[in-house]
Amino acid sequence: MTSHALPSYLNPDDLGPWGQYLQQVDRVTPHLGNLARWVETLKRPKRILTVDVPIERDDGTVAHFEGYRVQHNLSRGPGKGGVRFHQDVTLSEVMALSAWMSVKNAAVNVPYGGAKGGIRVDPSKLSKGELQRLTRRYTSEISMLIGPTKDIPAPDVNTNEQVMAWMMDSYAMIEGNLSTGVVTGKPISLGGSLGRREATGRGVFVVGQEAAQRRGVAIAGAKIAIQGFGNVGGIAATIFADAGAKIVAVQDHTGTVLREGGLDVAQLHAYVAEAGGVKGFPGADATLERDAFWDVESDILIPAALERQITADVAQRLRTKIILEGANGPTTPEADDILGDKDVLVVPDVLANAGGVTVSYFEWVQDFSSFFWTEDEINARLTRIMQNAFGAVWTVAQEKKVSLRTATFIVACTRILQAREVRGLYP
Ligand SMILES: NC(=O)C1=CN([C@@H]2O[C@H](COP(=O)(O)OP(=O)(O)OC[C@H]3O[C@@H](n4cnc5c(N)ncnc54)[C@H](O)[C@@H]3O)[C@@H](O)[C@H]2O)C=CC1
Ligand SMILES: O=C(O)CCC(=O)C(=O)O
Repeated sequence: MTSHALPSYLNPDDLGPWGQYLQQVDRVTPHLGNLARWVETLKRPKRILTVDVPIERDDGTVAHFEGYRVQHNLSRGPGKGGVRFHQDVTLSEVMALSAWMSVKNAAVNVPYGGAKGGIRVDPSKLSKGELQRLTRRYTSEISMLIGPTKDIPAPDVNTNEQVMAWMMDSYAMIEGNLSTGVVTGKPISLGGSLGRREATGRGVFVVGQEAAQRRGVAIAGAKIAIQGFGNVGGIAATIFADAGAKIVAVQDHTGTVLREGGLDVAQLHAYVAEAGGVKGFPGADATLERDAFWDVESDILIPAALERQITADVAQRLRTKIILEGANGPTTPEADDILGDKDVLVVPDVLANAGGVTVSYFEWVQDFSSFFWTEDEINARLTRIMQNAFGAVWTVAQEKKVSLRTATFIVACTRILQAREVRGLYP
């Protein structure tokens, strides 16, 4: 007897990120052969934890925030994936982000399942003390799920090395041991890895080089537009600019700045550190209305902010040759189809932004062995893994005549479901 009745918390008509992920799974299913009988596994997160996170505000009042940790799939190893603090975090979003982690970790073949966490909060409205109390309470509430061999969080939107240090310390207080391996993306002084802060942007650059070479685009002189100037977009901007590309437009949550001849990325970083965003940058030729960002002509577009930015309407308007998805889930399935018809090469999130988790894996390995590598070693290994993953996906895409997204899902879901099958279901 089989039952495919959905658990009550899963909406098959979800119109948010989870629904977007389900459509991506439907596209890979015909390519999974006999493993397709296991595909339902991918459509149901293994574990979902929703937590209430109360904190005492500086003014003495008590505030409550909703937090989540979702472990999507653990067939290939412990859960792994970041923690997001953002006012728009929803369970649908965290479920999708955890599922994309399963696919990403399998695509670059690091020995992890997929997980993700988040709190619905605008951290810019909290003092540093409130942020620390929020992080510590959240860690305590999810402590039964996480651990160095169970589930290992890391930074995502609006979380950073300091937040990871507080998470590690809170967990260590509960466990009574050092526990550096419980989170990655930590400060170097606390078992963090050289190169982790830059790793996602560097990985975007490595796959960007591979894609550009196959599309006959020279990186030197290429026009690049970037949405998001944080950890991923900001570092990618620096590395591409250092390689001779022109960063012609940058958009963040404060505004959009433009310079035909290329923005001075170092000056833009210095300005953002002071001003809190790109709006008002004096080194720009012009500023744009938010929506006009998508009309800027470029050779390479890097969405590096949030999900569902490239909709069907945006895809129709885009004038670019290559999209490197630094963000998770920036392109809807309808937009994917339009971009395919327009022959725009989309390097999907689950491949393009996998550099971060790859160096997180290096950090975890270094913490276990208490033996730390040089930055050159880390960058060389990262580059090799990203190039090999891109090459394998490219070959599948050519053979099966599918998009790079579906090809990445073919490679990754095959690995996940093979592990699921060989483990078996019986006690
Ligand atoms: N940090 C990491 O290692 C990894 C992050 N990612 C993904 O990359 C994306 C960005 O993450 P991070 O750079 O870490 O976050 P971050 O918090 O460092 O930066 C986020 C950036 O997005 C901008 N932004 C926010 N809302 C926006 C909006 N509505 N329009 C335009 N820009 C907006 C912010 O101003 C900021 O510049 C997310 O999708 C994240 O899941 C993916 C892999 C690893
Ligand atoms: O470094 C990690 O463990 C995960 C980073 C992350 O959240 C992501 O790749 O989306």
